[in-house]
Amino acid sequence: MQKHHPLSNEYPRVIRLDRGGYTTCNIILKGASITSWRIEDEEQLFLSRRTRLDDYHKYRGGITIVFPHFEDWSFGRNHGFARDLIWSVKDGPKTDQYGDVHLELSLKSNCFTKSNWNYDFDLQYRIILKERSLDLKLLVLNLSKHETFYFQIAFHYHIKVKDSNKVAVAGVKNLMYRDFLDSSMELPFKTFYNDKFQLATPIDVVIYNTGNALQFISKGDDKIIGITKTSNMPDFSIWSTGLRRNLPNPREFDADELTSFIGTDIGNLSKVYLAPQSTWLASQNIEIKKENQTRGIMKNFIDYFDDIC
Ligand SMILES: O=P(O)(O)OC[C@H]1O[C@@H](O)[C@H](O)[C@@H](O)[C@@H]1O
Repeated sequence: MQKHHPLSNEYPRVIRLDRGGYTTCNIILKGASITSWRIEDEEQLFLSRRTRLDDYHKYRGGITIVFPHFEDWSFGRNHGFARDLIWSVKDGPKTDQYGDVHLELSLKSNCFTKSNWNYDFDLQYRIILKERSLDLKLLVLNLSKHETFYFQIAFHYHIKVKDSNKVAVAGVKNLMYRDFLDSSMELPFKTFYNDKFQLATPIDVVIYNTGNALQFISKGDDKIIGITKTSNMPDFSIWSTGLRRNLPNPREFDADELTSFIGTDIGNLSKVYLAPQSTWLASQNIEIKKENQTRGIMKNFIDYFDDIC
């Protein structure tokens, strides 16, 4: 257990998980933000060069947590306060018998959170760095003896890709979605009729009630990003930079960075009600495979001709 005091300047602000073989993960306690995840020295997360990694600015990159509110909020900042506040270390980093590295963090209600959202909670976060994946677990505790509260929660990912316009999402057939950039849309919901959905930026969609596995197939760098999750995290947004709605402004990026990430939120974007003295637990695993490592598994016979004809 690392010793620290929340008001001391001496406790570590950045924690590095190191699995050996140049597989590492950096977590900044502000927002429990995973700002870097390298597999065999190759960076998997996008972090804009223009991001100021101090306690006051929003980080444009990495993986942060949306809690307790998704999107605009009359009581506080966009996507809630969990990504803005300083978390504390509960346990770790520790290496287990398989060589995986564990870290547990926690964010508890305090005067500031109560000025935005007047509830007693403890949000606990366990990160496990594995060989080619990250296991992310969230536990929400309602510490109140009397009051039920509700929240929205998601992992807010910026996944690094070579070209976001060469990325498809697989596993969406028959799912309902909303396209926030389609002004011609008469009905609020649309349906995907194919299993794959090709991204084209700018994009701002939310897909509802997804299954427990999703895949981003990134042709630009031959990567498959697989996400598996518990069923209580059914919703899934995909977004890019752009000058529409509340998309991140292109000025937050260098010119060569505009299409080098996929923005995605995966979580529960409807309301989760939590009774007093009870808990809510969810997890996700994000795994990166190189296309040549997965060909035999992921592709059927016809798909082998994709690149040829
Ligand atoms: O700029 P932020 O607060 O990180 O949000 C980025 C994106 O977050 C997503 O969750 C929203 O669906 C997008 O509309 C939004 O643009």
